[in-house]
Formats: sequence, structure tokens, C-alpha cells
Amino acid sequence: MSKLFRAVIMGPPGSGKGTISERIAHSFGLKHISSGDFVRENIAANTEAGVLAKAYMKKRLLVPDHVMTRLLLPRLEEMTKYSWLLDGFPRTLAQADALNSICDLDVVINLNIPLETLKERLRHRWTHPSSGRVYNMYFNPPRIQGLDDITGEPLIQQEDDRPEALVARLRHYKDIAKPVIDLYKAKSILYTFSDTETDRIWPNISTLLSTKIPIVQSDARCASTH
Ligand SMILES: Nc1ccn([C@H]2C[C@H](O)[C@@H](COP(=O)(O)OP(=O)(O)OP(=O)(O)O)O2)c(=O)n1
Ligand SMILES: Nc1nc2c(ncn2[C@@H]2O[C@H](COP(=O)(O)OP(=O)(O)O)[C@@H](O)[C@H]2O)c(=O)[nH]1
Repeated sequence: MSKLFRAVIMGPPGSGKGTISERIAHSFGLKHISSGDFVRENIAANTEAGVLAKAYMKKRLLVPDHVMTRLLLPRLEEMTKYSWLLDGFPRTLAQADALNSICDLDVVINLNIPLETLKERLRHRWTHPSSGRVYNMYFNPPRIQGLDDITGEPLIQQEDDRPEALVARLRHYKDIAKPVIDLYKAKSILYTFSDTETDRIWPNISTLLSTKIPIVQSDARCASTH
């Protein structure tokens, strides 16, 4: 059997991590692990780490490294048989070091999107709070305005997505992501994509992954699409 594939997707809020992760999972058959969704699931299930995480998220703070690693590492260890794509983790160098201690990454996709584009997208991002599903009123609107496609529940605009909040979030992202980006650059596994449109970035990511994903995965993809 060929080697399993391990990838991470990084980028500031609104850069398209969730949108692109879904396309990668669909096209290449990788398991998509969204750290934000996983945190929300743990909060909903009232796990010990979920209770800790909730206290930070309520204050709109990032969850500390030790809580995030306690949540994510066991989840990844359950996935040793699968190829996966990790979205939203690691965010800090400490998280990257913890990840490094349990696996070798093949590819890190780094999304580099202009600030004005991020502001514009997040201004129109609507979220289904309990699942974390996101919509954009122009790019991928819900079937019925203001309602989640799956549950029919109301969508909300998160405080954090307001342009005023975004500038601070982005500055914070840049500070904590820089050493992580430098680490992956030094390992020669960082691939940076810069554009204002996901639809223009996607073909380049798809080409990259087609050259990297092991044969077993590509065969599985062909089998499921023909
Ligand atoms: N490594 C991580 C991943 C997540 N979280 C917490 C804080 C986030 O606010 C929340 C939700 O994470 P998401 O990645 O879903 O969403 P965000 O709104 O933070 O980011 P984005 O706008 O990039 O989707 O989980 C965290 O503290 N540390
Ligand atoms: N207009 C526009 N919106 C996009 C594009 N790509 C993603 N979006 C929307 O922008 C928002 C942020 O994307 P998301 O995938 O949630 O980014 P994340 O925060 O990095 O996970 C969502 O509302 C997406 O639907 C794009 O190319 N153009």
C-alpha cells in the first residue's frame, strides 16, 4: 500500500480554508479535519477539553495551546489509517511542534489573500452557529436567504467578521502564523497561493495535489467519479 498523505491548510480568517478544504476532500478523498468544527463538537458534547475551550471562546480568545493539542492530537491518532487535511491547526509554533512530534507533513497550503478581499468576504459571511457552516451572500448563498441549507435554522453574522474586528484579528494572525510559516518553509513543504478569487487558486492547488497524492488515493478518486 502506498504512503498516506498528510496536509495542512493555513491562512487568515476569510482566506478560504474551509471552502478549499471541502473541494480538496471531495476531489482527492482526504478526510477533512476542521479544528474549529472539532472544538465546537467538543463544546456541544461537554467534554473536559470542550468545557475549557468554551471559556476562552466566550471571551473571543484563542484556545490555549495545551487545550488545542489535548483535543487534536488524540483525534489525529485515531486517523492513522487515513490520508487527511487539517484546517485551522496548527495556529502557533507550539501547536506545530506538537503536530511534528506525531507525524510528518507532506504539504502545507498557505493562502495569501489581500486584506481588502478578506474584509469584503467576511462582511458578507453568514454562519450557522451550531455547525460552523458558512455562506457568502454572493459566492455561495444559502438556498433560502438567511437560513441554513441543512437544518433550516437562522444564520447569523459573527461579531468577529465585522471589518473593525477583522483588522485586529488579522494582525494577531500574522504575528502567530509567521514562525509557523517560516518553519514549514525551512522544511520545504510550504506552498503559497496568492489571489483574490478561490476559483483561480483552486486549479493550482488541484494540480499540486495531483502530483503529490499517492496512487491509491488517485485510483479511489477515479473509481468514485466514473
Ligand atoms: N488552532 C485553533 C483552532 C480553533 N480555535 C478556536 C478559536 C476559534 O475562534 C474557534 C473556531 O475556529 P474556526 O477555525 O472555525 O473559525 P475562526 O472564526 O477562528 O477562523 P476563520 O475565520 O479562519 O474560519 O476555535 C483555536 O483557538 N485554535
Ligand atoms: N466572493 C468570494 N467569496 C469567497 C471566495 N472564496 C470563499 N469565499 C467566501 O468567503 C468567506 C470565507 O471563506 P471560508 O472558507 O469560510 O474561509 P476561512 O475563514 O479561511 O475558513 C465565506 O463566506 C466563503 O463563502 C471567493 O473567491 N470569492
